[in-house]
Amino acid sequence: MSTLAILSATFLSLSLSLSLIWILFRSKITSPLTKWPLVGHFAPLIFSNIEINDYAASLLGLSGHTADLKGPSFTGIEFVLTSDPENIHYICGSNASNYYRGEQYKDVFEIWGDGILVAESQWWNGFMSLVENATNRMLNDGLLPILDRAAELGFWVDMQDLSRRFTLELTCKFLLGIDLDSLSVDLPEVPFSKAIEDMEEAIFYRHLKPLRLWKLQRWLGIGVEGKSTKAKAILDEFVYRFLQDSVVNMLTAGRDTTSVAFAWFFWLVSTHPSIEGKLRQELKEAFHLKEGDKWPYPSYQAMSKLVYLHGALCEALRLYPPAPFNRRTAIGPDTLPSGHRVDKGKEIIISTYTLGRTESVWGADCLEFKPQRWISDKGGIVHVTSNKFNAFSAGANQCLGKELAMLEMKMVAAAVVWNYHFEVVEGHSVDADSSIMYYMKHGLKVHVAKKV
Ligand code: HEM
Repeated sequence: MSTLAILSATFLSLSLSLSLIWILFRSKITSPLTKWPLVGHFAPLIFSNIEINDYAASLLGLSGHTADLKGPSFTGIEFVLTSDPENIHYICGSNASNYYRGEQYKDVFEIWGDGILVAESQWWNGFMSLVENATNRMLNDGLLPILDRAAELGFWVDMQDLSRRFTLELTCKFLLGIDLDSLSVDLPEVPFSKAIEDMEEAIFYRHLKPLRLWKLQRWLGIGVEGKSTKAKAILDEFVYRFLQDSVVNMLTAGRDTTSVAFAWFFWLVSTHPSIEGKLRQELKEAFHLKEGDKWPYPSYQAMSKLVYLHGALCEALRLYPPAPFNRRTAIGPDTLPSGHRVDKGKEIIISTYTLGRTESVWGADCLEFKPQRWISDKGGIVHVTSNKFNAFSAGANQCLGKELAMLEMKMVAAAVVWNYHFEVVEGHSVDADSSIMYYMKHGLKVHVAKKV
């Protein structure tokens, strides 16, 4: 058979298979759990315009909260999708040591470089336990094996050099959240470390030389000043890379998540007038306000009085989590509490969006916006464990900005709700966009009415 004939036959059979899948799918003979030839479990995503998080929710609803999924056969995509609170507790908490963000995570989130959002563990929260963990890990994986080897083989080591490597690694871990890998047995040269020493040397000689002389040497690029100029370039590059990664990470962590939460919160409030009324009533009572009074710009401490607002924000985060899913990779083989087997390297996607809409977790009214569910009979805040309310994730990589975000949202939401009423523009459709953030596809267009 000629190449052309083979190509035509392949094309024809591919078109036939895809058409068949399309016809069956349109005629609704299929469920999200159906695994199709060629496209695996992804037929609904390919052949209908279902939003990906709604697809995950319907699929998990049918499969008992956890499903083993395969993408189109030629892609090699395979992962476990879960919204089972027991699994989430297990993966992020009790057996978290077997799960990490993984190599693929780094590739996928390449734009975040080596910043904290892709770093493997938390380095900021709980300073003392961090010092303990980091120091012990560096002793165990770095310094002690080098000394063991020196003792076994009988060669000498430079303790000043080793100590310098040790403290550099520890400082980089605290300050930047990164490993330089300079404490391995082959003791690799670390250009960044050498650069610091070259600059220190130049600074020392500047104390002894006339100003004009060292400036001339620097201009000519000779001697220790020449070395120092080169060293500065190395340091600048290092710091630039760190800052760039760090800024992109913090912008994503702080800007995108909180802005998404605001958009859904304001949409929910504008479409639930009775809840808007209760929010305003709470503000009146908490800050002794009457209709038409100017906003008093209360202190951040005073925000803790706003229990109903807290509930409304948590509801918005439950129903519309800014990060609708999260990803982990199994380090070793394991069995999840749901009974699903995961092999080494298996990807697990936690659907936070589905979890917030799961009847067995939130009750029959799980799809309703009910701030009251976060308020106890005594009027206090109901605290929900992170395996049930996962908007800020759980375990070692949970959100470090949670308190900051909640405070920021309360301060802004309270001031906006007191000063204005929003009316969604007629005909404006509020749909989710396809992104790692739960953005609104067309934004939130509102008419603004002043209340004050
Ligand atoms: C409504 C607002 C926010 C939501 C819903 C949110 C959600 C999350 C989630 C789900 C993660 C975990 C990612 C993972 O498990 O891989 C995370 C991590 C993180 N968040 Fe937030 N976040 C919010 C606001 C903020 C703010 C305002 C900041 C700080 C400016 C921040 C800083 C961070 C950092 C540094 C991490 C990484 C923690 C680590 O890996 O050790 N977040 N956030």
